[in-house]
Amino acid sequence: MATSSRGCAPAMRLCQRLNRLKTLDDDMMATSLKRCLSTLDLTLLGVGGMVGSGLYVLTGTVAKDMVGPAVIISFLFAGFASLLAAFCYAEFGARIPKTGSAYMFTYVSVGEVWAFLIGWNVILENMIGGAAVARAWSGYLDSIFNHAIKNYTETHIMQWNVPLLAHYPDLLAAGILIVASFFISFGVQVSSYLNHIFSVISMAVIVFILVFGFMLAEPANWSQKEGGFAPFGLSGILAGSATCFYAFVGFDVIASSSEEAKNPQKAVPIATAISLGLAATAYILVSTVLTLMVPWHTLDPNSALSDAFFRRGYSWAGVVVAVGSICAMNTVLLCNLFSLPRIVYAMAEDGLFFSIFARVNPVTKVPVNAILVFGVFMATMALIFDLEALVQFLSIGTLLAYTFVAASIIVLRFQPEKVSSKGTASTSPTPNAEPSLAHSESQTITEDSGELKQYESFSDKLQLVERQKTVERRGAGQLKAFWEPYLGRLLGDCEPGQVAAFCVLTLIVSSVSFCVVLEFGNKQLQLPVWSFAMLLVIFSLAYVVSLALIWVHEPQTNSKTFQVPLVPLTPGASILINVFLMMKLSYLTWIRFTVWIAIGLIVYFGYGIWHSKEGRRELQPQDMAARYVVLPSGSLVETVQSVQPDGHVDTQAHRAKAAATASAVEEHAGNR
Ligand SMILES: NC(=[NH2+])NCCC[C@H](N)C(=O)O
Repeated sequence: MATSSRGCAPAMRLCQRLNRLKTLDDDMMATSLKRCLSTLDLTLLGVGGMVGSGLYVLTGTVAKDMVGPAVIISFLFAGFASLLAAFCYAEFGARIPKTGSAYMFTYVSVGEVWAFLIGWNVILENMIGGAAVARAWSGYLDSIFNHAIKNYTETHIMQWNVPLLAHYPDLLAAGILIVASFFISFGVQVSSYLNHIFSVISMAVIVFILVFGFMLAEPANWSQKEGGFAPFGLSGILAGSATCFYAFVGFDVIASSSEEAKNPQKAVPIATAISLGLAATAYILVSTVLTLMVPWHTLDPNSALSDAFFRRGYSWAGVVVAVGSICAMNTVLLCNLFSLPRIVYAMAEDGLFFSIFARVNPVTKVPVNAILVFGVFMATMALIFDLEALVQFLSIGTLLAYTFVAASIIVLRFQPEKVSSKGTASTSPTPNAEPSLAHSESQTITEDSGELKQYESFSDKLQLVERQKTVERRGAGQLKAFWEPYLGRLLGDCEPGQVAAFCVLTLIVSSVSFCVVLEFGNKQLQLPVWSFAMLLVIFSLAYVVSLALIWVHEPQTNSKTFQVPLVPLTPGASILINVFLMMKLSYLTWIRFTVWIAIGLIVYFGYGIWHSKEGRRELQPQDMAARYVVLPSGSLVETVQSVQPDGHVDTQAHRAKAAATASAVEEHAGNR
């Protein structure tokens, strides 16, 4: 047994390293950035990040090619799916007001390597997103000038014909990105100020479109003569929802800026709710107006709104629309350039990414290196790539991030609440590192000799652990009292939080399997009807059972900040919907995604895992060993060192490290 455990030790240690969690400081509000954003600022950032090409382009294309006037329903569905995710972002943003959004949330609840990969994907998603918007921007301007810019560049500067690359270098798009990065690096106030200006203009234009558009509305355009309200039926509406989902991407900029918010606990949830509500209202009303103004099948997919006004005889209104769309794209661009460097900064701060990006300029209080370097990257992409080919990529990063954030919410909610040294409840680290007390004898390592000794009297340690247990708020993650008689024998032995963590995994796996069968079962996999139906039943049962098993456990209840309602139902539904939407993406997207993940893993194993601050905190063996006792069962218990002078037990600080120490101690025992 000794040899086998020694053989597994390195693999286990690696696993523990990959899954280590971020330890949060007691003072969550401490930051080297500048806390100066109000609720209004955050709300406008959210609106600015969301409302862009979705309003000016998607409404027209989706209505014409996929759904008809029922595009309203598609936006409603997409908005609902985004709302589920937004709930999770709002809870986390308020609870952990640190920049990095999805990356940070995954790091504190799921594990390091997952967090890294999520961050890595969000970075790419933001780079492509920003570059694509810049290209759309320059394309729009170009079309106003009858393609003079394009023609000039092609004849006087250069042009090439390489697949995947654009036909000509889009100097204007690259220029816009460089200028915008420059402004962003002046500090968060400048960015927020610019965003205010453009958002306000954009919102005024939307109000104009609505008022004027409703005056021109003709209900006959929804009539049976024109094909009716939903000419493509339910399947059209669903396909449209998957596309409309993109219109709601961007609210995560609020969570990204929570480290710069004055009062994040209140401001983040409020701003998320208001901005999502405003964006949904805008999308739904504008598509109503649009399909009422002209018959949906005659819409011009490129510039539906201005064309509709033009055809009704108001060509000047087209100019107003053009101004609005430029301002809206500006805000999306600013928000992309705003959140990307902050995620990079968060990763660099934790040591998972190159440390030069963690440097904050002392005057402007923003991560200037990250802003400028990634601004140049984005500009280069906008300059040379054909982004049409890459745009599909956008959704995969977003959907993956939403899925992990939803999973993190469940994991965190069913974790035992810890009492920190200050006596406040806080988020807690790994569930599987919970010490448990099984026997009344133990072994310990003494600091001086480094040797294992039989620990004679365990009773005082027992007392200590008992005390620690009463200091911890009990309940969260344990079986609800009502279910104890029914499920107690089955689940009673599990550590608090363990069942929930495991069930989240089965929840994701069953969602993926269900959606794969649903999507490919009939066509690609050619399953016979009975096995198709049976698999669907099995996977949906697995999904429902996992949800139920999570639900029979006590959730954390005493949070003072916003909490997602109906956990685990809300995040569970969010996971299912996101996975479903991911299956709608083309296989080319999946191939690119795999390549990007592979590069990410190289960066992580080449750099991140070695420089992780969490890892360094862990690796102080003598110090660590002295803090723990190992019970013969293999579980760990903290020793006297973690009791504070005032009698408090510092349970938060070292729990996450227990796992790492376990293997160190195990090997020690093996060598002996
Ligand atoms: N992170 C991003 N990819 N942001 C792009 C957001 C696009 C925005 N929702 C729009 O409709 O234009």
